[in-house]
Amino acid sequence: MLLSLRNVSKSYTTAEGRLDILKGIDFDLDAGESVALTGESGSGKSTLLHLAGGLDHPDTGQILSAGRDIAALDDRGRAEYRRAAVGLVFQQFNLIPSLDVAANISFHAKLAGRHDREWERELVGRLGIEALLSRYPEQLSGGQQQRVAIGRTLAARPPLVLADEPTGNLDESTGDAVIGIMLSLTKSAGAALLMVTHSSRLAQMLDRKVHLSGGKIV
Ligand SMILES: Nc1ncnc2c1ncn2[C@@H]1O[C@H](COP(=O)(O)OP(=O)(O)OP(=O)(O)O)[C@@H](O)[C@H]1O
Repeated sequence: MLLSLRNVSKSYTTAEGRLDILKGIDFDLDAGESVALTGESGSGKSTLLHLAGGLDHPDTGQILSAGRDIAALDDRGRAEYRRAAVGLVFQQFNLIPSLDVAANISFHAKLAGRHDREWERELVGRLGIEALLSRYPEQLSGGQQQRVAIGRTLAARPPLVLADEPTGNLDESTGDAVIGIMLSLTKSAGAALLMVTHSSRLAQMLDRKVHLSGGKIV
C-alpha cells in the first residue's frame, strides 16, 4: 500500500461558522494504481488531495505513507514528504515564467536530487515537446503548457502523482490526449495517480473511481 487515509476529518472555520468537509475518510491507494476522485463542487475533493499531498493537515485521523503518519508531521516534515514522495499537477500549469521549457522540466528533479537525463529525454519525446525546449511558458498553448507541467512533475519520479482537474483549462480533445499521455507515463514511471475530475468520461480512463459525498468516500 502506497498511501492509506484512516478516519481522516477536516473542517474549516468561516464567518458563517464551522464547515465539516471531510467526516472520517478511509481510502487506500496501491503503488502504481490510478484512481479518479469525483464529487460535486464543494464536496472536498481538493481538500482531500491537499491532505494526501502534505499541503495541509487533517483535524483528526492518520495519513500513512511508507509506514509514516504524514498527519503527525510538522510543516518542515511535510515539506520533506512532498519533495521526496509527491508530484503535483494542477489546472493552472504553474510553470516558472523566467525559465525555458527544458529548465522548467528539470527544475523539480534537480531540487529533489533525482535529475536523470535519459528519463527526461524519454519524457520529452513521449510528450511530443522536443521542438519546444527553448521556448518560454508564455510562448506555449494551454495544452503544450500542461504537457510541460506533466513532464516537470514526472521528471522527478515521484511515487505519488496528485492531479487536480489537470485538463480543466483545455478543450475536450486536447484534454483527452493530455490525460492519455499522463496515464501512460505515470504507468511507465510506476507512479500512483490520484486525479480529481468532474468528467465521468475521463474518470473511466483510470483503474478505479471513488466518489466523495457528504464528507465520506462512497
Ligand atoms: N481555506 C478554506 N477556508 C474555508 N473554507 C474552505 C477553505 N478551503 C475550502 N473551503 C471550503 O470547503 C469546501 C470544499 O472545498 P474543496 O475545494 O475541497 O471542494 P472541491 O470538491 O474540490 O470543489 P470544486 O469541485 O468546486 O473544485 C468548499 O465549501 C469550500 O468553500
